[in-house]
Amino acid sequence: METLKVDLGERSYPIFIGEGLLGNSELLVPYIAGQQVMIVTNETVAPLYLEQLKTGLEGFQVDEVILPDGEEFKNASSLDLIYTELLKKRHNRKTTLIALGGGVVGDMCGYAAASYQRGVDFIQVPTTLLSQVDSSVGGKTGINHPLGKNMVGAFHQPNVVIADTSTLRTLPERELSAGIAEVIKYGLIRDPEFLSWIESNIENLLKCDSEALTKAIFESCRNKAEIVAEDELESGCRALLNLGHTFGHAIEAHQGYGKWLHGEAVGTGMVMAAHMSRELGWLSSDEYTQVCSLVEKAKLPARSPDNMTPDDFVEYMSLDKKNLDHRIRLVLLKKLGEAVITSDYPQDVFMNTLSSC
Ligand SMILES: NC(=O)c1ccc[n+]([C@@H]2O[C@H](COP(=O)([O-])OP(=O)(O)OC[C@H]3O[C@@H](n4cnc5c(N)ncnc54)[C@H](O)[C@@H]3O)[C@@H](O)[C@H]2O)c1
Ligand SMILES: O=C(O)C(=O)C[C@@H](O)[C@H](O)[C@H](O)COP(=O)(O)O
Ligand SMILES: [Zn+2]
Repeated sequence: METLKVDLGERSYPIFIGEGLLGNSELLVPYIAGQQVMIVTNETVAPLYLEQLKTGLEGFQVDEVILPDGEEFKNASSLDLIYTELLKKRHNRKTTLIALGGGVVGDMCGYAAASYQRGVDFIQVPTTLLSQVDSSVGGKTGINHPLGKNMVGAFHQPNVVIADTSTLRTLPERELSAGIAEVIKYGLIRDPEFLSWIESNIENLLKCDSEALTKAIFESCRNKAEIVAEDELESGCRALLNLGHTFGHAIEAHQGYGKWLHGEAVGTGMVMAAHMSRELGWLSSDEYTQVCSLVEKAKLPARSPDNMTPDDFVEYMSLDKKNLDHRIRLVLLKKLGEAVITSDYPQDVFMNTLSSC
């Protein structure tokens, strides 16, 4: 088992990464303060892993809420199902919520924990590659709004993250690729050495090679933990984790949540960011092609949806949370392995990218 730490002073927490961690009470119990636990999961993950998780929770009052599966259910109605179950089972302020599932479950469970009785503890048990490399770490929680992704939420850090890599064996191939998008992101924004490793190991990742996956999860979480420790509330460098997301979130919302997976939209978004970086003279044509080729090798879409116009993009992007003074702020690439956030670019370059990609 590998261990990392998210260093946030008194609110620091560990990330455990390894095979067969689910149901290991030694990793769970020290992070549960009271006697009550509410497991939040969904109808796909529950039959696979709920019983295994429960074996690590003997002696606690363990309740569960099983949500419908899908990005289209990352909304206030699902949140309400969690609150209702917590109230029905008389959960008090000492309760601990446990998110068992992918990023959708994790984001909603985290937000329920941030808001239930003004804030209770929670634990992340991520079961998708995307959630193990990204969403379970860092405390961004929330739900979608029809007009924009993750528009309602809170920063609320978990007590511990337990990433059991054996759960990835049941993950559909399309979801594995979606997770690889966020792995590529870390290489592109701040870790050229990791980027080269990803390029050499993309086939191993796609065939679910356990050593390659563990390395990808460890390096991704290490990068994310460093950024979160430096800028927990996104007043500076944390925004770089949004590479590809300003374009990608527009795609997800415009297409209807769930049609494009988050990681797929981020894959295309990173190509769009790389295209614009080339147009600004920051990336060479070869480097732009390198980004496109990696995204394609990861079996991710590299072109935006045919039914989406530049104006559609602008409409959704103008609501992005990073924007300041009505200017769309974008994460772009100064070079491969170094990103910047900027709203200082010529409008025609931006519009050209929206119409060319
Ligand atoms: N909070 C953050 O920092 C952060 C970071 C990145 C993404 N996100 C959010 O995460 C969400 C995407 O997460 P995701 O990609 O995990 O999607 P997801 O949660 O929808 O999970 C993908 C699919 O895999 C299924 N599944 C989960 N674990 C499985 C397993 N082990 N075996 C088989 N099937 C399994 C799920 O039921 C679902 O159908 C988006 O809403 C995105 O906005 C949040
Ligand atoms: O943790 C972060 O910070 C990220 O931006 C990680 C992203 O991969 C993730 O998709 C996040 O949910 C996006 O956040 P948002 O604030 O742009 O909604
Ligand atoms: Zn993301």
